[in-house]
Amino acid sequence: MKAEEIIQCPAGAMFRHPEKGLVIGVGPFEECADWPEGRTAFYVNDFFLSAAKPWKIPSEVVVLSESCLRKEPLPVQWEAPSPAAFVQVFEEIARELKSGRLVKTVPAVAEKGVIGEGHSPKEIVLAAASAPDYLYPYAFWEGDRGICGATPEILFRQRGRRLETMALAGTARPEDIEVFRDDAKEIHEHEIVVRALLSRLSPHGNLVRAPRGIMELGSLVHFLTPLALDADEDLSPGFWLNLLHPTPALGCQPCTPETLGLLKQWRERLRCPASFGAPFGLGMDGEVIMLVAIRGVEWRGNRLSLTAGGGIVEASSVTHEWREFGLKRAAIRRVLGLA
Ligand SMILES: C=C(O[C@@H]1C=C(C(=O)O)C=C[C@H]1O)C(=O)O
Repeated sequence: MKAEEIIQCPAGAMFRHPEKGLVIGVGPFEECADWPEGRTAFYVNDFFLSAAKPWKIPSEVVVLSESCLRKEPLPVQWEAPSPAAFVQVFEEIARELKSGRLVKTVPAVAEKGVIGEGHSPKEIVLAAASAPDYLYPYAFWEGDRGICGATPEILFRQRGRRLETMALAGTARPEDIEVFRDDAKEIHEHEIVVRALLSRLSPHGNLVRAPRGIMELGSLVHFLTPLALDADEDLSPGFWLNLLHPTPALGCQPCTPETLGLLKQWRERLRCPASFGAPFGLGMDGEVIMLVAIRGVEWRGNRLSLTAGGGIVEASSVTHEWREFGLKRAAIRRVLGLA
């Protein structure tokens, strides 16, 4: 199979494994509720984990070592998102933060677009597959719907009792890196995520936290803290997923049915699709890598949603956040070759 042929499949999945190469699943898929250990399968769900059978076993698996470049940018007619809707949601969030009911939440704004005549959204899959090495490209499509992106964030990587995860939160432009390093508000935002991971994982084994570092992504930089757990027991990927998702990098702190309900409402008002920030995974050869599905698009027919969000804490400013969301959307357009 040639890279270009991937997108001819009516249903398919793509995951660029950091060591194995580009893993392509050709549909139709058999679906199941639990990780089908021993088979290669993709995990596809929405942010609120509403799929009953999120594991998708492809009829055929192809691993490609070549990268598949698509050189021409895909023409898209974009419709700018509404600043007024964002300002209103931000004010409501600010009230919750001030009252102390909420410490952090992560709204996300979608920009809508229509793909130019004669093009298919599946062309985005080829561009994503050739994203820079520090990103994890992913995609899943069935019929006229699909998702595709290239994320820097993993929810966890698990083999047996060994689990690796990360806190990735706090954002700046590369030209501001020296100030960012000591920015108390960004560090605070980041450490909320680190603390949540520490408290959720430490009851389950020996947990080691690496020092906070910086992940450089070309047009954006983030704080990154890697964590590794040697678990006391053999627990399933489903267990780790329910424990970790959503971390406060994409969800909220505290994370309760009430705060998640508020987040759901805010996301919907900002036209954010349910797939944004969901876990997206690959289970292969006894190992599971679960990504955080951000830095991507969702499509239905020729209509695209391109979504980006960011953490809001009490010290956040509406102008600064609006600009950060815009920078993230621009980074997505660049990586996915969207004009
Ligand atoms: C929400 C997004 O990114 C997440 C939020 C970040 C932040 O608040 O600084 C940084 C990285 C991601 O964990 C996104 O890219 O849309």
